[in-house]
Amino acid sequence: MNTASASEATGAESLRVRETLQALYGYVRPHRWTVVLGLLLALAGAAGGLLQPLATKALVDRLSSGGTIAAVLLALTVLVLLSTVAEAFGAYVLERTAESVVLAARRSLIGRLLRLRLSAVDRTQPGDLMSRVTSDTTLLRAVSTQAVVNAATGALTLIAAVVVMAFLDAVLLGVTLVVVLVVGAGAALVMPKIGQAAERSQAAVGEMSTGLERVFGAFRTVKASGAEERETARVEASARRAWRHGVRGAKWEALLGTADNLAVESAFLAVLAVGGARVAAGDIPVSTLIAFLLYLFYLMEPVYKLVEAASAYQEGAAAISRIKEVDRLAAEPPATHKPVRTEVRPASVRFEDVSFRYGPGLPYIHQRVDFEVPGAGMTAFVGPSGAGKSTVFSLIERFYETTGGRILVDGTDIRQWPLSELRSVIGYVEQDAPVLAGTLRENLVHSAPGATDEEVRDVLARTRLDTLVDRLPHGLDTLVGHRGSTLSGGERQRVAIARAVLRRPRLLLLDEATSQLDAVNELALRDVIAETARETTVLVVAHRLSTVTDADRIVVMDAGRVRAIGTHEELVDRDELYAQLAATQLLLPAGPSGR
Ligand SMILES: Nc1ncnc2c1ncn2[C@@H]1O[C@H](COP(=O)(O)OP(=O)(O)OP(=O)(O)O)[C@@H](O)[C@H]1O
Repeated sequence: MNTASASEATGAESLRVRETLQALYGYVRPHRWTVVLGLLLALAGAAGGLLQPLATKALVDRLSSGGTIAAVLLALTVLVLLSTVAEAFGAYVLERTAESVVLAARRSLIGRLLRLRLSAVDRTQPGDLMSRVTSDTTLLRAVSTQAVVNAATGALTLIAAVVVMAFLDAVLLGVTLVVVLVVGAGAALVMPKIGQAAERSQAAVGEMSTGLERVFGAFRTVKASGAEERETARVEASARRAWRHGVRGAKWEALLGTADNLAVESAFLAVLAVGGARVAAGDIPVSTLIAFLLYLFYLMEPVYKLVEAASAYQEGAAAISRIKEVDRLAAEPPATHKPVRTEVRPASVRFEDVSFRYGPGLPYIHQRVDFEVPGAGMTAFVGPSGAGKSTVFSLIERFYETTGGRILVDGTDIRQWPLSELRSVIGYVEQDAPVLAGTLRENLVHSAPGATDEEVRDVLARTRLDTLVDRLPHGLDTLVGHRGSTLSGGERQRVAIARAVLRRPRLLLLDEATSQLDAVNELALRDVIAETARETTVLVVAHRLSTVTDADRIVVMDAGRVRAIGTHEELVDRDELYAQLAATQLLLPAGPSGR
């Protein structure tokens, strides 16, 4: 490594250390007084330990001078008891605080994850994001409290022991310090390797979650493709990588533990040799040597604590860096208040020269898209696949920000709307009509938590879900499985539409929502949508002729541009692409069940 890159690396490293310590302080700050209490209790325990060799020295001195030892023995027993109780209570206080730190980190991560912008989520793996909440946060447990206390008590007791040892015999202290410095140097070399192994191991755990999420996201396809073994091998490879890095970390930790023991034991031999010679020469009494040796063994504890703290810090730093990565992902601002609906009129929508691309360097999906939709009525968007129709909806919902131009809802730029208020006026049915795990009722009232039973019953009848509910073993309280897997495709679509309608939106966005419906249900839903369009602005990405013939206006899109706007009759005559689409694609029902 050349000098420049070495200094760069050191700079990055120290920046990372500062950031990590800042983040760590952020986690510990709300619990600082509890940590201080834990620290004081640990110090009380350590002080008890520190006094024990002195009491032993007094005991030996008394014995050699022929005095009684009962009082010293009693004092020693009380000291042992008190320091044990203080240590045990201190440990409980710290463990409890550690759990609170993990909870706080999880709560903040969960809140953050749900506010992430879609553009950020598009570039990450949900499984990996999940593992940061479930797995990485647990590593904060040790570093946030026990390591802080270990570092503080370790350093303080180390200093206290060194002072007392200096007072006992400076020469023997010199011998000891050489050994302690050797341990320190060895530890400093090994520490980053533990951190590195921990970070790689956590990344592999993230990959494992990503792999599993990928499989369960397309479970039937994986089985139908006979891909179980390949997918198992993929996830197993991540599990093995996590194991490999975990073992590597354990190896360094074990080495550190042994080096630390070995060093103190060699110091013991060195002190015994030098101290023995000094006792023989009459420089120090034998009780001083005994006390010094006891302190030497006592020193093992603070050294061990410092090593433990440093190794917990390395693991914690790896977790903190992964948790902080989530903070760097773009997120939407938190809602400042619950949206209150004062306006009930159907919303108007206007696109003014809107350009958009999903990311820098990616192709433009919208190029100067311009159209106006007055309040109420149904507007259909048609065009070849990939023309940018669904993207219109994503932009209205502000899932993504426009690259140029502006979008107005009710005449106001959507960037001026508080986000939660904007979304509260919109009902949105996605292309694949997702249904969430839970009961049917939970799914229906998901976007309208305040809906009454009466309203739910009404929407069930309108979307023809009432017969399904009657058939289900627990009616509305029947569980629908992961992603609604126990419902049929058409039922899922009807649930998604019912959910959006129940919200009583001022603007309803339907993305090919009827593609899997049979003729009877489609007819019923056409009525629901037509009825909704009387009091709501309905925008629909249409793939069926019936939808476009019902529409008040049709926007024909092609390659990110608006080609033409008009009614079915007007466009059939006027627009070649539309005429072609109407004659081919739109004439055919899009869903397999309708064919
Ligand atoms: N999150 C995304 N990141 C990058 N590109 C995207 C993303 N979503 C969509 N695209 C691209 O944007 C283009 C337009 O997609 P869009 O879903 O708006 O098309 P569409 O007209 O609704 O098509 P279809 O009728 O097939 O649903 C497509 O080429 C697609 O590959």
